[in-house]
This record gives sequence, C-alpha cells and structure tokens, in this order.
Amino acid sequence: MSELIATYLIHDEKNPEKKAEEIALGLTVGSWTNLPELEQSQLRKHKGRVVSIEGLPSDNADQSLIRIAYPTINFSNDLPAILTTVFGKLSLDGKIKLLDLQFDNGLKSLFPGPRFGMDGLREKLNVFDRPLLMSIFKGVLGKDLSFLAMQLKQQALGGVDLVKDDEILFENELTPFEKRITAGKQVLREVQEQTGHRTLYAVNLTGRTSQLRDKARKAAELGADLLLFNVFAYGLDVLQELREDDEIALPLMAHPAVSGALTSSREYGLSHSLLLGKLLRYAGADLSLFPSPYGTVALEQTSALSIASELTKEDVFKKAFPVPSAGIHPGLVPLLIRDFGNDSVINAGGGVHGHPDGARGGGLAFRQAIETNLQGKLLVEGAEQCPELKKALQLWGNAEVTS
Ligand SMILES: CSCCC(=O)C(=O)COP(=O)(O)O
Ligand SMILES: [Mg+2]
Repeated sequence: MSELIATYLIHDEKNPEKKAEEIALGLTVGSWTNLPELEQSQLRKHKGRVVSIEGLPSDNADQSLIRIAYPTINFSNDLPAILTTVFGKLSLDGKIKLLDLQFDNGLKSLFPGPRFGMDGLREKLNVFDRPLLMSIFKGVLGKDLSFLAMQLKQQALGGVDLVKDDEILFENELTPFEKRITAGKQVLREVQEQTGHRTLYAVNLTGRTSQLRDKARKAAELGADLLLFNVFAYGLDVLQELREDDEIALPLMAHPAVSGALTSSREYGLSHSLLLGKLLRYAGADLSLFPSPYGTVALEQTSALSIASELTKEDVFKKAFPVPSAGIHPGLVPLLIRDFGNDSVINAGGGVHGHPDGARGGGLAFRQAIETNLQGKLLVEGAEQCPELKKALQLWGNAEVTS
C-alpha cells in the first residue's frame, strides 16, 4: 500500500503513544469518540499507521518525534489535500510541529519539480564556476520607469547575474508589470551589447489569484526572463499551477514573504526545510529565497543549511538554487560560500545600492569578493587591488575568519 510518512515533533505530551494513535485514527477514519459504524475493511485501507515514537534526549525530556504513515488513497494528488490530511486540524491542536514529509516514488512522480533548475539557469547565463550574484531593486515605490531603468542599468553594469523586483512592488501606475518587462529587456540588451555581460530580470507576478495565469502568460509573450512569486501569500498549489503551464514556461523564484508565520516557532508550524526546501522544490520553484544565518533577518545556521540541502540533494527532481538573503554585504561572501558553496545565489539589496559608488560599485564589490574568495585569498588581500571591495569592507566590515 502506498503511504506518505509525516514526522512530527510534539511537546509537553505525557502520553505520546496515545497521542500518536489518536492522530493516526483521528486524521483518517476516526474522530474524538468511538464510531460504531467503522468497518474493519475501512480501517485496513484508510487508517493511519503509527510508524515510530521516539523520546528525545533528557534535556528535551518532554519532546517526542512521532512518525505516522497515511495511506495515499485517502487524498487526491495535490498539496492542498496532502497538507490538510497530515496537518490540517492537527496544526491547531497543541504544541505540534510538522518536520518532514516522506513521499514515496509513486507520489513524487505526480509533482513537477523545477522546470529549469540550477543547471538550466546556469545555461541561460553561461555561468558555471561560481555562485550567481543577484541584486534587488530598492527604493522604487513612487518612482517611475525611467528611475527603474536607471537603477537596473547600474546593477547590470556592476556585473550582477540576476536582478529581482522587491517583493513589495505590486501593480501600480508608475511602473506597470508589462512595461517593467519591456523596459527592463531593453536596458539589459543595451548593457549586454556594451559589456558582453548577461543579466536576467525577475519581475514580480502579483495581483488576484484568478489573474495570475494570464499575467504570467503575457509576461512570457513579452519575453520576461523569470517570475518572482510571493508563494506563501498565495499557496504552494498556485506555484505548481504556474510551473505546470507550458504557455508560461519561465523560471520561478519563490520569495519567503509570510512564511515566517508558518515556520519560526520551535513548537508550532512547519519546519524550514520542509516548507522552504522540499515542498517548494516539489511544487516547481527554480530558486528559493530564505534568510541567511548572517544578515539582518537571520535564520539559525542549521535551519538555513537544511533548506539548502533539501533544494540541492539528489532526487528525481532538478535541483533548485538556494538564495540565502537579507542584509547581505560583500564582507559576508566568504561565510556564504563556505556554507552554501558554489551552487547558490548571493543576493543583496541594500548591500548593492548602499555602496559609496552606487549600485554599479556595489555589484563590482560583490563580484570582486566572490572572485577573491574563489582564488583562495582573503578579502583584505583582494581589496588591495579592488577599490570597490575596499570601500565596501570599510563601510560594512569583513566577517571573514582569518585565523
Ligand atoms: C528574507 S529573504 C528576502 C530578501 C529580500 O527580499 C530583500 O529585499 C533583502 O533586501 P536587503 O536590502 O536586506 O538585501
Ligand atoms: Mg525584499
């Protein structure tokens, strides 16, 4: 029988065995009270199965890990049905956190995974031997297209590989979605003609859910490079719909906005690795943004690494790019490369635009930091030859461990 196995962390539960059995029955064929009409055949086919119950070490005395297998016959093949089964009502029922979901191969085969993935994006950019560099439009609310074009040009001249809209840039009269795409393409074409460097632009796909498919198709028609998507404000299934539409067929960049409400608690919600790693990858994100362990909105290192691991480990799906973000500046590059390796995207807004030489200088400083690190040199050594990097380190510091 095909099963989906859910791993939960439960707290303050005096009798985890009883709780596990209640979940296995209550989320499948049972209820809080006896149901005299339940048939044995129904129980055999549909009841959840307690796989294991594990007490955690003594300093976590009142925590247990429980694993429950759910027959896949109980739900339709979509994430809303799966999440409602394994963590619907249960998410409201005391201190319980969903840590992981183990899909068997049959169930996995019903999900798309990234359309392009890491390799596909690298091919588009023709960059294979270093982390990618992304910057973010900043301070553009209330500004018009000419301002956006100017900012985009400076970022591209700084040598960034990707530029994304900020997630808070929505449909507006000054910089409407379609015009951002066409103006952005023109700027990036000109920069490529001038410098030979290719930069791709991720435009923020926003608006009512019912409009998204048409908007995304229009974006593809206009030649958009990528779509940025606030997936957790909409839902994972909406992302999957976008991924599966062959008339869209654009790389999808998942922004973590709103996800903190679901992941941040140690006792409630879903684990970072499951939501921002595994489920985003299964649903089709090509890139997943999340807070790095070092910036302004820091995530614990183990959580950040667990997300990256889910996005990049060998699986039937293409790999998705981890994008550790928020408060990133060039002095953090060695730590980011140490932790996330070459197969990641270094992403910065303020750390590019706040550079004393502007966004071009900020982009150059990041590229110099990456280059210096990959040459096995300290940033302070690289800074001797690179004025932009030197200014960035003077302004924001250098987190590199030198001993
Ligand atoms: C919390 S990850 C999202 C990163 C992001 O969207 C952003 O705007 C970061 O900007 P910053 O100026 O902190 O690099
Ligand atoms: Mg942002």
